[in-house]
Amino acid sequence: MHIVADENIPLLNEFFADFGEITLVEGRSMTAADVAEADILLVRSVTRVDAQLLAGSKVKFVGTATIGTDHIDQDYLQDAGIGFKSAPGCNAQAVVDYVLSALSVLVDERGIGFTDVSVGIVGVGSVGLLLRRRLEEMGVTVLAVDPFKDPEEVGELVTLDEALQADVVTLHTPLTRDGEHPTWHLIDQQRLAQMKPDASLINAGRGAVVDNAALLEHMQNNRDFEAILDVWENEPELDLNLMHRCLLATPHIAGYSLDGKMRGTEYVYQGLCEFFGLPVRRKLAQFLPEPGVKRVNFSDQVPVHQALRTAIRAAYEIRVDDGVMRTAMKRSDNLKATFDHLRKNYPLRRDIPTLRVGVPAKCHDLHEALTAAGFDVRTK
Ligand SMILES: NC(=O)c1ccc[n+]([C@@H]2O[C@H](COP(=O)([O-])OP(=O)(O)OC[C@H]3O[C@@H](n4cnc5c(N)ncnc54)[C@H](O)[C@@H]3O)[C@@H](O)[C@H]2O)c1
Ligand SMILES: O=C(O)[C@H](O)[C@H](O)COP(=O)(O)O
Repeated sequence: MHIVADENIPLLNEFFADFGEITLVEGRSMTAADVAEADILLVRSVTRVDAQLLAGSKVKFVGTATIGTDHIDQDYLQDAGIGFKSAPGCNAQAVVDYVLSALSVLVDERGIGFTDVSVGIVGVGSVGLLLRRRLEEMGVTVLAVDPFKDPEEVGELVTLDEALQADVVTLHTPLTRDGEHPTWHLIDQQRLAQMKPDASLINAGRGAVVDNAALLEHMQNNRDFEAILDVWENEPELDLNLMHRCLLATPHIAGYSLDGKMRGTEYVYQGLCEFFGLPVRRKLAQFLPEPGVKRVNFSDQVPVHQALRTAIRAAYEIRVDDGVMRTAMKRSDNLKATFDHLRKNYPLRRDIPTLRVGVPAKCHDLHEALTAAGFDVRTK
């Protein structure tokens, strides 16, 4: 069989070489000519997969190594009898780590602790629910909203109006344009006006869930309002004025841990095996390397809040990604290419649970707080 794959999918040979020859293609510029002779198409979020790409091709199966599926015309795939698999939850942990790192910066800016803020979570799926569990175990007040979920499964839910009253609102919905509760421009001028004037908005879902022009205008009129954006309306195009006004800005890398990306490949491989009725022979654990940073130790002298933010930032330091993006954009004469270059050349990062943290046996509060945040805590 012939596989055409986005060149940015990791472990392609390790997982898929047994299926046939693999041709690598640049995802964003993939054309119908690239896929015409393919039996299997493997993409990431930057390839629009629809009739225009696939009509007349031999493709029997499409896999996307991503959580998001707004780039896939699933109705077309179904009508055309083409198999499909995405990678639900593959990088949920990485996005949670991103939000925890962002929160650590926000609370530092305000000279307060994690438990002094309330967090509104919009969308309580893989990412939102994991985030909710971590935050609540850390003692943070969560106001969660999800019109499609049952509180018996995801915990107490509030209305969007109520969630928007939180100190920090973080968005984890898919991008949808129709249905009962579409998310396109869910956060618009009116909703921004409902938020506290000194609130913070985090978007690590999809750019167009926020009306970016309205957000910039809102921040120009409310100097204490902060935004942390990983995703941008119309990316890889970017409104530089919006980026400059953001407290933290990153190039759609919230889910880009090595674990998250490789897990995405594994989930698609499993879907492909199922589709062709073949046994699953490969497992991610065969290929994941040892973490670069393996252990952080704390003494009994460190306050819990300080240990938490140190450990979170040892695992993932959002300010580095923010700094790299600002510098690259400042020097760039092609913003779209720079945005994609930053993503393609993203440095190695591991999920929080891969970091072992040593704490003295008598420091029960410290043990509890770090465990709540997801670390592999050991007493020493
Ligand atoms: N920035 C990144 O790198 C990155 C990484 C992973 C995922 N994502 C994005 O984050 C989104 C969420 O990821 P997930 O794994 O949690 O997806 P998910 O499908 O598991 O959960 C999404 C949740 O949003 C809810 N939802 C839908 N419409 C809503 C609305 N109008 N209001 C409130 N809730 C609504 C759904 O009911 C669902 O529970 C993905 O669709 C993807 O687009 C971004
Ligand atoms: O939906 C997802 O899983 C994420 O947004 C993913 O990290 C996007 O990465 P990309 O496919 O653009 O490389």
